[in-house]
Parts: sequence; C-alpha cells; structure tokens
Amino acid sequence: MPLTAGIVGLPNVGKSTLFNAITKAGAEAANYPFATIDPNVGIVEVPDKRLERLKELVKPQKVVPTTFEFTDIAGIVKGASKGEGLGNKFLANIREVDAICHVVRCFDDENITHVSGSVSPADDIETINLELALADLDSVEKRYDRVKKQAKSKDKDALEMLTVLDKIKPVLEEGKPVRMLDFTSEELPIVKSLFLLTSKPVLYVANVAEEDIANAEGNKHLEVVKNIAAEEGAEVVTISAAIEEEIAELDDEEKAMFLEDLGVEEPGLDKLIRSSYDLLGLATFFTAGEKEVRAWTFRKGMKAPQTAGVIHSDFEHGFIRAETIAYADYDALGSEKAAREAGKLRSEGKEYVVQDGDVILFRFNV
Ligand SMILES: Nc1ncnc2c1ncn2[C@@H]1O[C@H](COP(=O)(O)OP(=O)(O)OP(=O)(O)O)[C@@H](O)[C@H]1O
Repeated sequence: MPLTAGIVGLPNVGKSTLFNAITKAGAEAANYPFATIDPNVGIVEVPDKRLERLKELVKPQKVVPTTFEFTDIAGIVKGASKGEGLGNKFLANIREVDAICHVVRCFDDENITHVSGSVSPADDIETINLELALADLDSVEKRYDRVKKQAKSKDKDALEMLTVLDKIKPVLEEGKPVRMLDFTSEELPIVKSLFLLTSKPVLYVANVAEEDIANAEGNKHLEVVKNIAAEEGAEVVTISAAIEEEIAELDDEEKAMFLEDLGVEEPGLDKLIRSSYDLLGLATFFTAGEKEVRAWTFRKGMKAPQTAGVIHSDFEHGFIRAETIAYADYDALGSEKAAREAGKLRSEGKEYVVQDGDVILFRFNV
C-alpha cells in the first residue's frame, strides 16, 4: 500500500479546486497500468530535477518518475465527531490516511461564502482540530476505563498505557492535537498503537488569492496560519488553488511562461507534493539503464533488501548486493563507467541503509 496524504478542510476553502489541480496534473496513466482508479485518489508525479539530469546523462528510451497519492476527504462541519453531516465517514477516511493536508482559506472574496460568516484561519483550524480531538478523546476515554481496571492488578503493560493516557487526555480535553506532545522512545509505540487522528503529521495548506502568491508576506491570514503551525511544530505550504488548477492544464513551455508572469519559480503544487513526501519520511532512489531511467520511493531508514523489494519481491528475496553510486558522484562524474573507474561505485550488502538519491543496480538470485 502506498502512503497517502488526505486533503481536509472546512467547506468552501478550496479543497475541490486543489484536488482538481492534482487530478489534472495527474501522473501519466500509461506508466502505471495497474494503479487502482479510485475517484477520491489523485496520483501525481514527484517533481525531481535529479531525474532530468540522469535522463541527460544516460539518454534512456524511457523515463519514469515516482508518484505520490493524495486522497480527497469529504467535507467536515462542526459536530462531525458526533456524527453530524458526513461526520463518521469523514473520521473513517482520515483514519486511513498517513498524513493530513489541511487546507485553510486565506483569500478574501465576498462572492464566496464562508461557512462561519468571515474568513478566519484561526477559527477554521480550531474547528477541525477540535472535531478530531473530540473523536480521539472518545476513544481514549473508552480505553482509559478498561486499562484502569487492569492496572489495579499491577499489570505492567496496563500501567505503561495508563501513564501515556494520563499524558494525552488533558491535551485532548483542551481540544488540542496529540502531535503537540513530546513522547519518549518507550511511549511512542504505545501512542502509535492508539491510532489517534490528532497524532498524524499535518501540513497546513494556506490557500491565498492569486495576487498574493509571489509576495504572500503581507497576507495577515497567512501569518495566523504560520503562527499556529509553529506552535504545533507543523509545516505550511502557500498555494493559490484556483491558479494551480489553471497551471495543471498547461504544457511545459506555457507553464514556464505563466510562472514567470506570476513571479514564482515553481508551481505551488510541486511544493505541496515535496512537502507531503517529506512529511511522510519518504525518499527517492534511482535505477539508471539504457532502457529506462526511473525514480522509486522508499521510506527513510530502509535497508537495501527491503528497498529492492519496492521494485519486485524477487529482488528482495534473492538479494545479493546493491551496486550503489551516490547521486552527487553520478552527477559529477557523468556515467556509471566513470564512477566505477573513480572508485565511487560501492558494493553494498544486506545491512546498508539506502540514502536519498542513491543510483542502484540490485544483484539478485531468483
Ligand atoms: N485561492 C483562491 N482564490 C480565489 N478563489 C478561490 C481560491 N481557491 C478556491 N477559490 C474559489 O472558492 C470557491 C470554493 O472552492 P472549492 O469548491 O474548491 O471549495 P471546497 O473546499 O471544495 O468546498 P466544499 O467542501 O464545499 O466542496 C470556488 O468558487 C473556487 O473557485
């Protein structure tokens, strides 16, 4: 299962517009013939300048970027945690994603109604955080009662769980997210086992007006989002969803001109894809042959055999070694042959922790 980031936000903040941009920018279907077609999932290519450079150097028949998945999550309203609106479905959908992209309205437009009357990022963020915190509080309280009974008999696991629940409960009671807390390495697996919504990593997506993209600093709404994110230890990406939708339909040349006119270097969507990828602890390795140069996604910290398994399970089971060249060496020396001659091609074994940018040829037995 690929990791996915869910797009959430109050009604009318620009979620559908952003999701349309994502589907329009969508990955070339021909490269991923077996990808499931779920209307709520948008698959995008991960922008990577290194892949372009490898293409230049290797001149392969084909270049395949790696991809990332966004999931569109049905609207949330106040009271969702009590089943209001599409409440239960919303919470179930959030439970299934690995990270949350929280779209916050930072554009003023009298013609577009705001659900609570005026544009206020702080209130919007609080509304959603509160619904998620209440849903978490509900599951924590149920757990608490059970664990308390077990802890009476001095059960070690129950006592450890109780300590964690005691730490989490007051934060949720204040309507705050669990991700604000610091946990010890012993506590972390316990927190994970609770599958809380507010412990998922969050990226705030500030949706600003077109005129604010190049110079968003003066936008007071954006300042509010940045302050909240800093307090929570979350990241902020600034985009203008309406513009992203337009950009997604252009070809490369038109896109470059359009971006220049706007005074920005890259589409906001590219920043969003990269930040989501980082948020999930993902990284990229490359395979570079004459037939195909390709980028692949792996989780940071994965060892060579597991990483080989990203390509095919046979590569993992029959793993012998990973002939590896760091991207910087490949870039500087220009070819596999030159890297080999310069002693920059390493033969790595089962314990090697793959690094972002590694260009790898896996040797394996079937
Ligand atoms: N950055 C922006 N600047 C100006 N208008 C925008 C911007 N982003 C979105 N809009 C406009 O705001 C309106 C609401 O956007 P959209 O329908 O995408 O919201 P939504 O969050 O999906 O709402 P719902 O949850 O109700 O479906 C649309 O008319 C859209 O064109």
